[in-house]
Amino acid sequence: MSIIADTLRDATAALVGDSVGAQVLAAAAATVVIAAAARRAFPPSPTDLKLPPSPPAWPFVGHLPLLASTKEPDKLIQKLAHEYGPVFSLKLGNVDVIVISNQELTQETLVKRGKIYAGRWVGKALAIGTENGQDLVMAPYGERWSHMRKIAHRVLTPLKITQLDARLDAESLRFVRHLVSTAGEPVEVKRHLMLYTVNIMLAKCLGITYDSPDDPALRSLCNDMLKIFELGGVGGIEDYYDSLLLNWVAMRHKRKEIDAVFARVHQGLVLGLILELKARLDDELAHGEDPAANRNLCYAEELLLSMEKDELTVNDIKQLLLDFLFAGMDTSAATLLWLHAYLINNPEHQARLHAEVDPIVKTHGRLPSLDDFEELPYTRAVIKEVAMISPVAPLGVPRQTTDTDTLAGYHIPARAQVIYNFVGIHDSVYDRDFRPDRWIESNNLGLMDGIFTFGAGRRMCPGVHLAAREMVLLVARVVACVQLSNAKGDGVKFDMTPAFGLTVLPKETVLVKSTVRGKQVRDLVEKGDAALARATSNQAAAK
Ligand code: HEM
Repeated sequence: MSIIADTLRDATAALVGDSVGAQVLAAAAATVVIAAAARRAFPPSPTDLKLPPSPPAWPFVGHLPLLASTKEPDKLIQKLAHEYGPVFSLKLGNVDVIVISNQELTQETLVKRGKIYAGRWVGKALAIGTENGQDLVMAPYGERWSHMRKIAHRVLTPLKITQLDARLDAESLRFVRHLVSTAGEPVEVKRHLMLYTVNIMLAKCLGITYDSPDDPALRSLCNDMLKIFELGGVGGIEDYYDSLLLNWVAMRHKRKEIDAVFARVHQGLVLGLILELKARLDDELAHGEDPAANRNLCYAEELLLSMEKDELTVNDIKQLLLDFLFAGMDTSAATLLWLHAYLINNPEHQARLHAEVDPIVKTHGRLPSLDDFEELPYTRAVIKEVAMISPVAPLGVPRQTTDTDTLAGYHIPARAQVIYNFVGIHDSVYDRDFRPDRWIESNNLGLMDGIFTFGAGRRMCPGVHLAAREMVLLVARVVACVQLSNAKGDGVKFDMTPAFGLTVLPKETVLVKSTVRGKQVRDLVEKGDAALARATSNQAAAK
């Protein structure tokens, strides 16, 4: 639901006509009157449990017009949570939607009764891209999901993730090198943060990277991925009614676009690269060579080598890697973007970060690295605070109930869509002051504990360790090398109003100006170019 607003607006307009006007209002009013009379005539038995409270609904379309009336569904959900409490329900066409907005009920449902809430709600358009949930993110809860999840865990364990450190090293260096070389000039950091996270995911998944955010192939890939989110992540009218006709009408245009992206990205780039890697591995094995002895294998290669033992097909590998690419690019980049804006608006936090990293540079004569991870508590606390206060996917990835349940005295139907309102959940535990020290005081620096930005329970984000490492390294290096300020002028604050989208970003474009923090770091960045060259040659060897 985090991403359904636009389509709902169009869909509702199509359904009820351009003006949601007098006729619909009259029908709604009549329905309310009839329902009230029916309630008086047939009062519910005291043992009948009701659905959680809900705002007044339209006949037939339920709350679709309510959602369609806003461009900011996350704010609407906040407002409704204030009015209707920590669990409320909506009716979207034929689908029951349950919204949960406090920590207690989140723990209760995702952890204690995890199995009932472990399904995933998938719209019809997204089902095409994932070939009906053949991936991990959108897989229905069950054996296949469990199998894919085990494999994802195996390649994303904290220990395994350290094998990616050389790539993170090179890519973070590429990012700070850009800030240092453009010191004093305005830089739109979002594009460079995307290059950072995309390159990390592409290098590890498929063994390729791009040199510039302006590379046409990279731009086309990012556009295609955004298109998939836009078309597939957004629930459409076809998802809320079981109607073949409606499905056909609504999907006619979407289908063409989805098929085109599917052909370019899924079957073209990703499958194409996997098959190239497979041919190369087969050749090496046929010549008695050990591929792992020659180079760091990427995930595609690792999984191709173990596919028989793991009972995976080439298509399974493709779907899993597409998940990693989709789930791991925009999320980490968006969190880092918020972080830049927070640091610029709060120079006192930037100063504390400088104080944390400067001794590393001075004592060891090098830039901070992932070996320093444990010695960077304030850096980790700032990242966790940003992830808590400004979750980039504030309504998470919708779940679906696998069975009926009773929650807080209400009936929860099976196959209901369940939304977790992360901002409301965090507000039920923490104040909204930007106060990273809270995580140090409570000795709770792990991104998995005490916040819900990465979900919780059985389907919690398995990429959290990778996200933590890529964010810590980038932030430590940025603050070691440059002082960040707003390109519009020193001391000018960014407008931190969130703009709802595929991921929630600051409404204002974050244009950053950097000032290099001395000759030593400038020299280190230049010297560090060797690391970038090494990583690139490693990759070339892998091709
Ligand atoms: C700041 C970065 C990230 C954020 C905020 C984030 C957030 C989330 C959220 C909210 C979910 C849904 C969890 C739930 O239903 O309880 C999720 C699932 C998932 N994420 Fe992430 N994620 C991030 C980075 C990553 C990375 C780097 C990867 C991959 C390497 C990744 C892979 C996945 C996968 C595969 C799932 C589906 C898990 C399942 O359904 O079993 N994520 N993520």
